[in-house]
Amino acid sequence: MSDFLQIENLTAGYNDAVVLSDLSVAIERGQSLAILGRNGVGKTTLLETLMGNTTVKRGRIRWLGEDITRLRPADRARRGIGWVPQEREVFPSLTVRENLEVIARGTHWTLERVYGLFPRLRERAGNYGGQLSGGEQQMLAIGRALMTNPQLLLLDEPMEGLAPIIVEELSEAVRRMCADEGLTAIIVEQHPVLALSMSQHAIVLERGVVAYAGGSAELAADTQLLDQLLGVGKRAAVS
Ligand SMILES: Nc1ncnc2c1ncn2[C@@H]1O[C@H](COP(=O)(O)OP(=O)(O)OP(=O)(O)O)[C@@H](O)[C@H]1O
Repeated sequence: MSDFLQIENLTAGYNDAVVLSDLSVAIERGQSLAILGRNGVGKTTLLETLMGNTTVKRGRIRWLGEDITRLRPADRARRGIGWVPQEREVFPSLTVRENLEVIARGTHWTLERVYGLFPRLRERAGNYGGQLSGGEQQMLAIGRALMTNPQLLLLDEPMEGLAPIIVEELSEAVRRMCADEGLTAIIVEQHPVLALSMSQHAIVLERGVVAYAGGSAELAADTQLLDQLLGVGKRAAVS
């Protein structure tokens, strides 16, 4: 059994509203997970729950062998869970360099290392966060999360609203980050083929429960199943 991340029989939501019901998933180190599902099924809520921002009614989350179900978000971050929110949240009035430096913790994640992963950020080092394109902001948001030295990175729809060429650049950087730096990612993404190409395992949520769990490559190859689960198989097959 994995001692990296285990979610066991988790029931969680917002105050009295239950969104996730009796959900169990285990992740091994280096085995990134795609979370797929139609709108409103609880994908973001699962990430928020891993980060400690929801109400957990039942079940538990074990991280590196420790029960973190009741830990505050900041303590989870300190233990190596990094969060890249959908809103990106870069400081608009700080430069790219400053955005990275204010969060640096003196780990092996230096400016140079982040620039190595995202050469565009080096070119933009002196530009303010508010002057960046959507794709550059997303790169900076990931770079900021890396500066906290995470072992697990939670990515909430990182490609949303980005041009195809930027999506390609960013998804390649995420793949490289996982392969070369030993990071594990959990990726919520609307485009299943893309999410599956960045992960080893996948779950599909339906109204807060796991409707499918399996290998990403297997699911990507099964257009009939993709269509049945997400209504996208035929479109995915031709795109
Ligand atoms: N802060 C909140 N307070 C109360 N309910 C919420 C909150 N955030 C989300 N919800 C509800 O929880 C349910 C699941 O939402 P969630 O955002 O997790 O779904 P999702 O699968 O990520 O959807 P999408 O793909 O549209 O982003 C929805 O019914 C939503 O209205």
